[in-house]
Amino acid sequence: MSAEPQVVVHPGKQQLADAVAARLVAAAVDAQARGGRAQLVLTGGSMGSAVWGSVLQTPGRSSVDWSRVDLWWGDERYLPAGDGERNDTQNDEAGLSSLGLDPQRVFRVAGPDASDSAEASAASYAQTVREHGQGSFDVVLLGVGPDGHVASLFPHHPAQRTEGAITVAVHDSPKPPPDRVSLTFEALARAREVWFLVAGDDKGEAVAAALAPGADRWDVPASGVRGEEATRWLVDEAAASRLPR
Ligand SMILES: O=C1O[C@H](COP(=O)(O)O)[C@@H](O)[C@H](O)[C@H]1O
Repeated sequence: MSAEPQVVVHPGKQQLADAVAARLVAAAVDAQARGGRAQLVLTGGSMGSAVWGSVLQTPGRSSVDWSRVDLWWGDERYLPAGDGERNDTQNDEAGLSSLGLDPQRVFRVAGPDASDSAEASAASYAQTVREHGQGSFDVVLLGVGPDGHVASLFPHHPAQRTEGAITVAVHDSPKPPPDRVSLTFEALARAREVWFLVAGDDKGEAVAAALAPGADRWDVPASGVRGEEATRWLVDEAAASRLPR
């Protein structure tokens, strides 16, 4: 089962980040009320980090037991731990590290300081998902590049075509750095809800292309991920500017 996309437009990037933070807090509370640990998949990029600053300002954040939140990443740049270009470092610096998470339940992708290759890192991350995941994620957050990429699945890149696997090593990424590790389309879709977070005029064409009827994920990877119960496009007015009215 996969849910049709729904679009929610916010006035600007800050309002979008604040609204996503409020939704995320509510989703984590709901997941914990269902009896499990909340399973959230994070994204890098501009919106992926903006959200964590807003979570810190959201009064309801104290309703979440952050020690019972499991964090994953949809993709990671294959760089050493702590590198400023890694998605997890950027999320940490934006506020993630202040939330009181259990470090054992923050599942980071190994970089070259802790693995022999992007392939080895991808294999080890897939094993971690099998061991510590709960079968599906509660919320998958995805930024979208101006080229329509999500996670590290880029237009016309062979890594997109990975089947029967949770993760893939990505080389020759058109966006630096060239080496990355990504969840596959199959893994990203094992989610109760998928939320695309998109702000800025430079993303307008990608948003319109991803939501166009008949969009092909080979051309526009963002068109290829849907949640089981909800697929939310949470965008600002600039990113929504090319959508048909
Ligand atoms: O490289 C990446 O880019 C995207 C989007 O980044 P943005 O700065 O254009 O918002 C991001 O979602 C992805 O996780 C990341 O690795």
